[in-house]
Amino acid sequence: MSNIPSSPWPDSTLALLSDGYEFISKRCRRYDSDLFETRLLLQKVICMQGEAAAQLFYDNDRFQRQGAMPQRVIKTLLGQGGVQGLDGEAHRRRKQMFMSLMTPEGIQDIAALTAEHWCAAIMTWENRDTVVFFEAVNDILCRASCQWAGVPLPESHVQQLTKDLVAMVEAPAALGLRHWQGRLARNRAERWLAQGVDDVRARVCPALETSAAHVMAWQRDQDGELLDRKVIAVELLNIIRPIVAIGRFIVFMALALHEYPRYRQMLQAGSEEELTWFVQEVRRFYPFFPAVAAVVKQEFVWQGYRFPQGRWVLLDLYGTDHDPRLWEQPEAFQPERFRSWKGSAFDFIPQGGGNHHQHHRCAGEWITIELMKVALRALTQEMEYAVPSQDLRFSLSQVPALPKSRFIIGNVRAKPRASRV
Ligand code: HEM
Repeated sequence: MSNIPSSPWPDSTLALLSDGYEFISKRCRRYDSDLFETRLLLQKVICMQGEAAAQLFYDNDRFQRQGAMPQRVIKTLLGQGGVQGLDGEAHRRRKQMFMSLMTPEGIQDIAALTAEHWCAAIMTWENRDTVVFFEAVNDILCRASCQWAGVPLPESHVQQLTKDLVAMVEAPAALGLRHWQGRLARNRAERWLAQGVDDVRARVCPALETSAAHVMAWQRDQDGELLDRKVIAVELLNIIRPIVAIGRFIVFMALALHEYPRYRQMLQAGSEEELTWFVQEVRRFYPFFPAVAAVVKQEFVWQGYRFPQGRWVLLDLYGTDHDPRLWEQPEAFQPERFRSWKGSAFDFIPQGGGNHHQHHRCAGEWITIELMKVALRALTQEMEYAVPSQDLRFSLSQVPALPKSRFIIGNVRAKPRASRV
């Protein structure tokens, strides 16, 4: 049995804060190993990266999710009692509820709704000198996600809800005020959605039968009981919040179009395949979630290393998507690389790995790809815009990352329909 390489420091939390997305890969390089052991938040943890590590991490017999998430993540990003913390049969049932929404028709509906909101938004941007693209895209996605999920959203509530959803995503890694704003945002949104669940159940506000609000309001657990209204609020937020979070990838996509303009022409002609490669490369190349967490169920040995029961384990998503053994020139932005990607469930994992139905892999990955394609069509085929001088840098130590200026655009013009390719 070999010893897992371990950090000489008693705790690496400060190093995690400064290295951010590169925390695990830097140390894996340093120890010339796919895994190492350290302490984070004073707790022992094994950090791993790469395709084989991802395959191991998604073995449901060896890892569980219960107890894997720190309270600061539960109280802001995830909420209490949601699908992310479930295991076994409880997870399978709950995940099935999410996946039942991800039908080709369901995905087509949200894509069409979002495209309509893009169209309306572009017209309003024409009347403004500049638009902060991050905020404007979040607004589009918030409206579309609530409409699709069957959650009535009064106009007066759009701005507050959008801000709250962004705050939840920014809070887990934040310190001080920004962290507490995320907790308040979650409490406010959960209260509002739980009230909405009562309305659906009382048929005061009937939701479309295929909508998330309807499906979740009438979902039963293993014992045949309706789900708790607070848990449904958490799960509805597990739909609405991440749809709005796609706005970060869309901002990075606009940045990619700006920094690699040679792709613009190709995308204007826009074959479905080429749009998909571009979207996939944005998801691989730019940072979003750095890692996912689990706990060892029962002691086992892997590649000669002992994983003791109860040990906290982190799988590096960003590092695996930039692993030079898997990706040639991983630090180059090359959408064409997806021409020959074999479609492994464990080498390209910006939204987790494994199987969408059986594992904790992101339930909304297909929606993410479709809504990014809607945005890419809008950016390349439906509008013209200028990118004024601004600070477009982003830092890999800031989680979640975003260009400093949040991407400002100006001189927006809708392309006349006839000139659209
Ligand atoms: C910005 C785009 C998104 C990113 C980067 C992202 C990322 C992730 C990641 C890393 C996980 C955890 C995987 C794991 O634990 O192994 C996850 C899980 C999840 N995501 Fe996403 N996601 C995105 C969009 C979405 C969308 C649009 C939805 C819903 C419409 C969604 C719903 C979920 C749900 C329900 C889970 C929990 C799945 C489970 O525990 O079984 N996500 N996502």
